[in-house]
Amino acid sequence: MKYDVVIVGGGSAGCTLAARLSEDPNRSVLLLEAGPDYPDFEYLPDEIKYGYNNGASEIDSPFNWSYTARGSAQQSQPMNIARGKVIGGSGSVNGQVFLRGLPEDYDSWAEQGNTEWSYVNVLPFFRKQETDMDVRDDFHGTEGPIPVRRVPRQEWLPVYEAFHQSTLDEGFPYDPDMNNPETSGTGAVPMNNPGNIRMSAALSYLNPARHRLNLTVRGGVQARRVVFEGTRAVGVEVESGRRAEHLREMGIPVVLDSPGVGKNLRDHPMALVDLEPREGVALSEDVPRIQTGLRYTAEGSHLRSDMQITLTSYAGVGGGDPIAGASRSRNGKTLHFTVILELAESSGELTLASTDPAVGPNIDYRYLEDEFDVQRMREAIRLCARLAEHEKFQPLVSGLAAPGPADLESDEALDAWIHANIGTTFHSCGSARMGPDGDAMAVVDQHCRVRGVEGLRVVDLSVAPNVVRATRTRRRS
Ligand SMILES: Cc1cc2nc3c(=O)[nH]c(=O)nc-3n(C[C@H](O)[C@H](O)[C@H](O)COP(=O)(O)OP(=O)(O)OC[C@H]3O[C@@H](n4cnc5c(N)ncnc54)[C@H](O)[C@@H]3O)c2cc1C
Repeated sequence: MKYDVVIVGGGSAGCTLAARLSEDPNRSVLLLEAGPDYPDFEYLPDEIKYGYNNGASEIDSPFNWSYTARGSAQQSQPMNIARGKVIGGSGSVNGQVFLRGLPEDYDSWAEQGNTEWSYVNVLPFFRKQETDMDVRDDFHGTEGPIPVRRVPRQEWLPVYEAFHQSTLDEGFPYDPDMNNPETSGTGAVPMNNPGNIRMSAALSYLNPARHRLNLTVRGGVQARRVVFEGTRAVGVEVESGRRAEHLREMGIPVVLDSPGVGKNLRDHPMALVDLEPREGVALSEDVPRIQTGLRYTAEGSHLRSDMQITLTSYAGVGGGDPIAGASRSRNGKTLHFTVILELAESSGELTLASTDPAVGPNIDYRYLEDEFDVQRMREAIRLCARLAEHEKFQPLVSGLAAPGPADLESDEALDAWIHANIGTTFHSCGSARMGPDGDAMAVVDQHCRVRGVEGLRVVDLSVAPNVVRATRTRRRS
């Protein structure tokens, strides 16, 4: 079959792209997704449909690629890396925190030669993609496909109220809108899950476009390789259903030597500071597991709002932390601070483990290699320990479950704990970085075209030069 555009991967980016490109009836678009497709909302499995359910990112979920990675050299066990394997991709299994980066993040990409990506250039797209149900101003959209809301303060569970009050009393300002360019301080977290429905790009972008005659969506189809004629991409070879043994290759022919591929792997490293909830304390069951958050600038940091702390609580179905991974659940009842390093100095590398595309890659995050990263995490964890002692938390928690008193005794002990317990918020990016002519490590140009070949683009977060100080779904659409 011939199509004008073939999109490999029906995730957050792929669904959005398919919907936008097929707006032109003269362009035929094929979207291929390795995981299952669910065209009918009625048949969407609960763990994908409902935002408070984290079952889809559990290690043994059929909707999870379940990769492993190395976080730091000091870790004895590999980290579990969830990625969505279903229409909507990771956006169908994620935590629905809907945060933008800071203007400085996008402006720094523009300064690196990607002028189209400055804050003023991306802002119209942020507005276009959302309908913010709470904030009406020049920075927010009112007609976009993704609905965004915050849990109103009167509905916060007592643990979230305690978080908010304790951070205010630590001296952080109230932040009425975490998606405002000036954002800083403590407030309600914007989420794309009104009515508790996880509004992935599959629901918000793809489904309304499915009726188009020029758009074809195929689930359960895994692309095996891009087919080239010389250096021009002309097609995609796929495997449907069971992988055919005879398709195995012993080597991959090199079409282009692009030294930046796989380098510059960026992420938001995080650590969970576990609280011991008292008997009978209300934790999130069928309400958002993240309701309040804090953004602040670390002591002595030149990077504004480079730290984020959210409180997560859960009990009941699909146990797990929506942004820090279901596999962290402890007996299905948990309360913790999720401490996130929003702009790390350290970066890692992604390499192939096999020529077989069905085998996951080697993911080596190399978190905390830069001392500044360790210092900021240490400071944030000590802040959490102080917050836990606040009078509002006293009736709700009996203390910290981890790190323990011995870990907090000295900086050396705490650093060792951080290295051993560092985790991910699943916001990997940067491994096919964009950049201008003359930037040898740039894999794509700022229009996502792969340098050195024709007819091939990478349209996902791997093109971002770095993470932004936010969660990661937000893309230009
Ligand atoms: C557990 C978890 C929690 C998260 N929480 C948040 C959050 O709260 N807020 C937020 O903003 N972000 C969050 N994120 C991150 C966010 O969801 C991702 O950054 C975003 O979805 C990535 O979009 P993408 O299109 O680049 O990739 P994906 O959405 O992962 O899409 C890639 C798609 O490609 C498919 N695919 C891969 N290989 C092939 C192949 N060879 N052939 C065919 N199809 C293929 C995959 O199955 C997948 O559907 C979270 C992520 C995870 C995993």
